[in-house]
Order: sequence, then C-alpha cells, then structure tokens
Amino acid sequence: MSSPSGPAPRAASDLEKNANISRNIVWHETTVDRNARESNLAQRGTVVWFTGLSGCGKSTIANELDRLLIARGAASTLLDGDNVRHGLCAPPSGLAPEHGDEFAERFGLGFSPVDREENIRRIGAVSALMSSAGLITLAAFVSPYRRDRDRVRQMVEAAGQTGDFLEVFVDTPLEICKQRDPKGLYKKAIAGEIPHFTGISDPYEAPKSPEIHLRWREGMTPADAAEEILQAMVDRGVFASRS
Ligand SMILES: Nc1ncnc2c1ncn2[C@@H]1O[C@H](COP(=O)(O)OS(=O)(=O)O)[C@@H](OP(=O)(O)O)[C@H]1O
Ligand SMILES: Nc1ncnc2c1ncn2[C@@H]1O[C@H](COP(=O)(O)OP(=O)(O)O)[C@@H](O)[C@H]1O
Repeated sequence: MSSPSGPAPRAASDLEKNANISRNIVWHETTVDRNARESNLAQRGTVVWFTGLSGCGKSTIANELDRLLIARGAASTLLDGDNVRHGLCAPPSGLAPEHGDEFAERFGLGFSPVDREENIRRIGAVSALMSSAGLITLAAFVSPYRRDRDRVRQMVEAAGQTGDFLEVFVDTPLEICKQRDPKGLYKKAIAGEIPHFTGISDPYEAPKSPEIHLRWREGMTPADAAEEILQAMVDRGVFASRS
C-alpha cells in the first residue's frame, strides 16, 4: 500500500472539474487525499458493478461477496436496486406524501429509459464518491443500458484510475430467471401488470467486455460465484498498493 507520505496528492480530475455546471460552483481540493485513505484501509477504492436481468442473482451474489470481504477485514458496502429505490432513488409515490406531487413528479424515479438513466447516474455518482473514500462498493442494479453503465465507469475512473470499475455480468438465461421468479415479478410482467419490465417488455443490453462474466451453469452456487469475483479482485490488485 502507498503510505500517506508516499505518492503526491492527486488533483481533482478533469471530469470532476468539468462537472461544474456553474461558474459560481468551484471545485475545492480536499486536505486528505485518496492515497492516504486507501493506505489506512489497505485496499483500493473499487466499484464492483453487477448487471443482469431481474432474478439473475445480482443481490444474492453481491451479499455473499460482501460477507467474504468483511470476513477478510476489507471495508466494503453494498448498494442494491430495490433498497436504493426506497431512498435515494425513490418512486414518485414514495416522495409525494412528504414533498407534494410537483416535487414527486420531478424527482421521483420509475423504469422508463430516462428514469433508469437518472437512477444509474445518481448511483454512479455515489459509487464514485465511495471509491474516492477508499471503499469497495458492490452495486447491484439491472442497469440494462450499456451507455448508462459506461458513464458510471467513466465517472469512477475519472475520480481514480483505470481498473477502479469492475463490471460483473451475471449472465443467467431469461428462462432460468423466469423459473426462479423470486419476487413473482415475471408472472406479473407476463400478465401485463408491470410495464417496461426488463427481458419481457423492455430491452437488456448485455456488456460487450465485462471484467467478470459469470455464465450460468447447472450446480453453480452463489458462493462459487462470489469466490470467483474475489479471486479476480485479488488478481487485479485491489488489495495491493497503487503503482
Ligand atoms: N419494470 C421493471 N424492470 C426491472 N425491474 C423492476 C421493474 N419494476 C420493478 N422492478 C424491481 O426493481 C428492481 C430493479 O431496480 P434497478 O434500480 O436495479 O433497475 S435499473 O437499474 O434502473 O434498471 C428489480 O430488482 P431485481 O429483481 O433485484 O433486479 C425488481 O425487483
Ligand atoms: N448460482 C446462483 N447465484 C445466484 N442466485 C441463485 C443461484 N442459484 C439460485 N439462485 C437463486 O436465484 C435467486 C436470485 O435472486 P436475486 O439475488 O434477488 O436476483 P437479482 O438481484 O438479480 O434480482 C435467489 O432466490 C437465489 O437463491
């Protein structure tokens, strides 16, 4: 690991500077830099981004990986689609009682393409902040659009460096997801009760070159999948010092 007195502090990235939407909002350099935080934690701030159809296993595998990481003393956290949509990315119906209809319509999120884009943008920005703090962030979202996922990659890498974003494609066939149907959502979607349902009435754009491609196979357990990702993280130097 780099020591706090080692590498020179990193300046704000171009992307962070360009994120200034107004000349009146000026980037403020922080006193404690990322290297010092990562040195204390003996890890690199990394985003492990799980993408795939509903029911493919994102949450189950991410939870298992989180458990392994905490057991080995790493500092990790988990952002999960269903949970984040209870707060940061709440639907209009979740905001209206407290904030009123106008606010709820403006800031509440559903599943249209533009709402998913904003959902992933918000989560991407949070993930980038967490990785700047040296944390390992496990993010489990359907995130069906390639462009939205690529933008998160850019945001995370702009706050650090190439390799800080690991895309995990949980590649479970739609037929298996439908059979599992852990929340009964496919049944409802096929009956036409849920519009814009990924894989049924909405598209899913598979990653072209994910860092980790978990191809479904008979007998593969969530523990097997989590071990595979952890090994890939070790191999990629997540727990080694930055060069
Ligand atoms: N229309 C539609 N399409 C897909 N998923 C739906 C939909 N409506 C509700 N749900 C439930 O919401 C979870 C997906 O939320 P995400 O934030 O991950 O979606 S996205 O990344 O913005 O596409 C998803 O969670 P997972 O099953 O864990 O993937 C579903 O439980
Ligand atoms: N190898 C596997 N990996 C992940 N989940 C699996 C696996 N085999 C069976 N399952 C089951 O499939 C379901 C996946 O649901 P979940 O993790 O909520 O998916 P998602 O978060 O992608 O919607 C769970 O009920 C889980 O127990």
